[in-house]
Amino acid sequence: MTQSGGYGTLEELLEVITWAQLGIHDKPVKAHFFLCLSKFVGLLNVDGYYNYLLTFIDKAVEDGFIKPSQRHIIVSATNATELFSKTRGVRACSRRSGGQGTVGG
Ligand SMILES: C/C(=C\CNc1ncnc2c1ncn2[C@@H]1O[C@H](COP(=O)(O)O)[C@@H](O)[C@H]1O)CO
Repeated sequence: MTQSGGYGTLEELLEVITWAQLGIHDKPVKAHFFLCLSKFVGLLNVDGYYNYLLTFIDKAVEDGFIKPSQRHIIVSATNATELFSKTRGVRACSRRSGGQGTVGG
């Protein structure tokens, strides 16, 4: 799960999205700041912080640079409750799941 952030956060967000796209983290992986979800990356879009990024990504889909099926890698919500609800049932990384991943670093 990605919270609001600057260049470092954006870099990590896009990196984990590309890993999902490539199937690299089809299983839980360790990633700082992220709750790693198999095939999904949770985006906590508080106060519409990521609206412009999501709009840009939609344009990239429209222009043919991102496949529509891969648009769905990003699961966004404006609050944590909604985000966890949207991703319910999706296997998540956590220290309890065998230490392969971390929550919040
Ligand atoms: C080599 C890789 C990434 C390099 N970037 C960072 N690696 C570790 N920690 C980082 C990186 N960029 C920023 N940080 C820390 O995260 C916090 C948030 O940064 P932001 O720029 O405000 O989003 C900040 O405290 C930085 O110290 C491989 O992926």
